[in-house]
Amino acid sequence: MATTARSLHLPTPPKPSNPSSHHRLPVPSHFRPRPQRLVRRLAASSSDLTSFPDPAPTPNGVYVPWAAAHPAAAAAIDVDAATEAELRENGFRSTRRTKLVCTIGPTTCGAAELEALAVGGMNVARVNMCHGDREWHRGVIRAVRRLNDEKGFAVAVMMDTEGSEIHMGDLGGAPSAKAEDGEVWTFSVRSSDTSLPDRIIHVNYDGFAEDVKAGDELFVDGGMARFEVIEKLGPDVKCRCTDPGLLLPRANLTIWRDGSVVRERNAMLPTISSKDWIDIDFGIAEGVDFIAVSFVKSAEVINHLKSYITARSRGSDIGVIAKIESIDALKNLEEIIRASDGVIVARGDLGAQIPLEQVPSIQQKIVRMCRQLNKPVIVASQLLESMIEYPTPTRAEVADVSEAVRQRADALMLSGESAMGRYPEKALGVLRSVSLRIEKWWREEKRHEALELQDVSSSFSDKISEEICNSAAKMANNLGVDAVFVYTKDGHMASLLSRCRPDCPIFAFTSSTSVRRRLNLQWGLIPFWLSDSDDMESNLNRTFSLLKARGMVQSGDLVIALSDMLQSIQVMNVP
Ligand SMILES: Nc1ncnc2c1ncn2[C@@H]1O[C@H](COP(=O)(O)OP(=O)(O)O)[C@@H](O)[C@H]1O
Ligand SMILES: C=C(OP(=O)(O)O)C(=O)O
Ligand SMILES: [K+]
Ligand SMILES: [Mg+2]
Repeated sequence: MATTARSLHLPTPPKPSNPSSHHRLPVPSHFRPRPQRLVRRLAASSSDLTSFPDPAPTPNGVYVPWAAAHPAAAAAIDVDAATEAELRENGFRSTRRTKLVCTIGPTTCGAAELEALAVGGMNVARVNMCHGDREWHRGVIRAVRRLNDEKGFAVAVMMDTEGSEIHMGDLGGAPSAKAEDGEVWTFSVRSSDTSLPDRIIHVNYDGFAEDVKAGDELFVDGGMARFEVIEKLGPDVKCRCTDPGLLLPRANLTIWRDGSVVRERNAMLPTISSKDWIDIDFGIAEGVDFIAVSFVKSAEVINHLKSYITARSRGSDIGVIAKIESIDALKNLEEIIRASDGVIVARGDLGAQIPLEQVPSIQQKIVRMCRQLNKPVIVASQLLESMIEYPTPTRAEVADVSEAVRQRADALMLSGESAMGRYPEKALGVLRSVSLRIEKWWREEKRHEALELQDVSSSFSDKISEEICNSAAKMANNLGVDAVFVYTKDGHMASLLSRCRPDCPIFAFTSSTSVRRRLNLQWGLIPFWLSDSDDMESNLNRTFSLLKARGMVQSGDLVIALSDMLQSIQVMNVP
């Protein structure tokens, strides 16, 4: 396994002032865990909770997750192994708030590579159904689950649909093809199972030859290469290369006429194609946490998919993420965001459909709207594009990542950088370090923005939760508390807190493993799994004991604790 990440080498945990007291924490009697509750869950006695020493790094320096070293206590509380290492290394005021999504592809689908990404801070693994076959996707999804089960991570899985986009074929198995200035290439809708002769490209959409006209421009991958249509010959469209570039297998195609995207028959294609529905069934069966829908045009398709998932998978809760990557999506932006469980600013295709210079302001608009409507938002595509080939990003890329972090997007996403690039771990490391630095800068400068959060609640009870969260976040900033603890059944109260973007981290405790994985996508939340209890006092006692035993909180730390069951708020020092 690659062990480049610093967090692999477990730092010495913070030393208690009296080292001998480390194993006998002075827990006041009213905070002592209730044995009858704990005994159900723990093989160890309640007093043992306070005496789990930290695992030593093994001789080769590889970090042994605490949960693996202490399976008994881990049965009561569980946190992502990577987050735990980060918490101990940086202290919890400096944990990373911005979440990281990595697209998995040929360079990262192996168990060791996936583990290296998880150690490096990957919160969500994305598989793109445009590429690879179902067996390959199944292998990746199961490998992530295995990593979670065996190594103590809680990486969520996102499946991204292919959608009805127009794209080129597989280039007959070639890794790429170079189009030179002035060359004439044929784009054909003739089906072909065999490799095509040189300079003939297969197009997946039958209406292609009908949609284009001589004089149209054809953009490959949003402008990585460009052609002009010179003539149509039945199913073949002859084009002259006007901007040379590299053609990659299954590269996306957009047709432009008189300065805007052509929307002819292709606009009638369904958002979710028949192949997508099969992929969605597959995703439901494999238990993915999120399904991202490509080229969403309206809220209707999101609602439809959500009902389908509810009918198909009783009890499971798969988040439906809307990808904003077309002009239609921009027209119906607010209703799409309201209908979805989260959004991707899919700048790759978006930048192929609208003038590039409009992308930054639209990104900011979408990020703000998602925050207002309390939906997690992911900024995606080309964040570190040069790192597909080079070990260092460009300064401009670092500035772009910084801007997304500064906008306080929930998450950043790697595509080619982690799917097929040469430096996936390094790219993730850049996202991690830039996020940490910009978040710290923001706190140091006390850049509390004046963003007025509008009311998002749909019922009076929701309104109470929302007010509690708004007040808790404000109190947390004004009092300089170390953390907000939120006990949440369905994750809603945790997301309302995240929406306030407080200065301190939010520890979210839930007894649902799927809620825990889904909270991974939201800004500033550190999701914990905690065995079930409706009794707040017992929850607090157990949490303090368990977290103290793991060196994750210390006596005297100031916390605000919220519960969605009780709709309560308390301020207290860790005993
Ligand atoms: N499962 C996969 N198998 C092979 N290649 C992949 C896979 N996933 C991603 N890739 C590669 O990574 C690139 C970037 O990924 P992504 O942005 O998700 O796709 P696209 O470029 O099609 O929008 C793809 O163009 C493709 O070359
Ligand atoms: C994230 C995007 O979608 P995909 O990678 O599936 O094209 C995008 O277009 O930016
Ligand atoms: K896709
Ligand atoms: Mg796209």
